[in-house]
Amino acid sequence: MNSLVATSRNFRQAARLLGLDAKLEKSLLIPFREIKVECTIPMDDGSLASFVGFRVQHDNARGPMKGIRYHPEVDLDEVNALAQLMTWKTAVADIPYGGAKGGIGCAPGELTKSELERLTRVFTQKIHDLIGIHTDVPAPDMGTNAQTMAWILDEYSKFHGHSPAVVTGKPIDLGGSLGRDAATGRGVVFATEALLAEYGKSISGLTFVIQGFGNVGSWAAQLVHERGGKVVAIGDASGALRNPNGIDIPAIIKHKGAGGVLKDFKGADAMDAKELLVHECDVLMPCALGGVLNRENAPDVKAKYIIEAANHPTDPDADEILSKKGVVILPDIYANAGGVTVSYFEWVQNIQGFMWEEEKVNNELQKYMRSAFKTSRGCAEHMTAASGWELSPWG
Ligand SMILES: NC(=O)C1=CN([C@@H]2O[C@H](COP(=O)(O)OP(=O)(O)OC[C@H]3O[C@@H](n4cnc5c(N)ncnc54)[C@H](O)[C@@H]3O)[C@@H](O)[C@H]2O)C=CC1
Ligand SMILES: O=C(O)CCC(=O)C(=O)O
Repeated sequence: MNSLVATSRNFRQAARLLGLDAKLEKSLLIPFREIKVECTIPMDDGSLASFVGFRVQHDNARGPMKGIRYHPEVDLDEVNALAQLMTWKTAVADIPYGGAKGGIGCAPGELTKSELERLTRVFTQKIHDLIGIHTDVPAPDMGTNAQTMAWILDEYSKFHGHSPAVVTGKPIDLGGSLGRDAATGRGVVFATEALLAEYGKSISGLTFVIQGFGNVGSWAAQLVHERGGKVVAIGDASGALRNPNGIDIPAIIKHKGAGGVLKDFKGADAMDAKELLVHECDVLMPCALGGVLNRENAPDVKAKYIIEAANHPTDPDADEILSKKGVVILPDIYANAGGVTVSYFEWVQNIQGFMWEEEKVNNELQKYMRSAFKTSRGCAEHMTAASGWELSPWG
């Protein structure tokens, strides 16, 4: 299902349950501004290549808009859907931000570092007058990282003067926050703990399957492993691996850190990547692409809990099938909100000209995640009672 159709469908359903005025519902669905720009750069071999970049600013009613994704499937609908999700996410996290998302349709793994730098700088030149410390603050998402943010910051600063708070998720030496790199995965784990506690369970002793081993997936896997969870299967774009006794996550991180590819790791058996999401486990964490759980594979999912660490991994058809099966789904706009929450802490530190210790960042993140869980839980209960649903959104 098209990602924008899916996220809008979810929003409409929530709006109706809340009894939102139809005009307000419409106004909240229409983005504040959509930007589409041509980015032509010289490649290392001297040829020219053209890419399309997008920035969708969805809503700024609660504060500055807030990720930038590099992926071949990036298009206006995808960026729109992700921007919309940011608006709901920053509200759920209760941080003073609105929602935005940017993206460039490109395969970052096929570009050299210097080509990526030129592409990022050209994109920034095209959008610099539409972003800003108090208007729209980009951050890393799929295919982008602290280096990408450093290029945006440098290019932006050529036009507007040194402005560290214009991007978050940047390198520590340039004003980045301690703890931001791990924040989304750490937030996912805090969210998982909050959910499991409702069922009298904890991470220790449960089995986990994780799709995606980039920023979010690798940190989530590491923190689950540290807490005694057993990661029995894991996958990324290269393939998937399983080990019923639990995969040695620190060893796989070391293997990848030394330039290895996940599928070549020797401490686990190769498996069909299509089987990953339906592999036997207690907790499934999709940490990669959107729409991976759909009407084709949802009936075969064995997990009891799904933690939406990726943005919109479950399409509405799958949501319905999984809920009917009694699977508990922790939604993306809460589960992965740890990243933007620590982005907010970074922005606050930049504006104050002050740096927090990592312990403070992690403690504050835990407080925000716990508080958002409590509020969302209350809201879900209220809506369940009001709607007369037989199944609570919590299973
Ligand atoms: N980086 C952040 O702070 C946040 C990221 N997210 C979401 O989390 C998800 C992952 O983001 P990051 O970890 O930052 O991206 P990343 O670029 O660091 O890693 C992406 C991972 O997904 C894997 N992947 C790509 N295509 C795949 C496929 N077809 N099958 C299996 N795996 C595949 C890649 O191999 C890689 O391991 C995305 O949905 C993103 O929107 C959400 C909130 C914040
Ligand atoms: O850190 C941020 O501002 C944005 C993180 C992000 O891309 C997301 O939550 O989807």
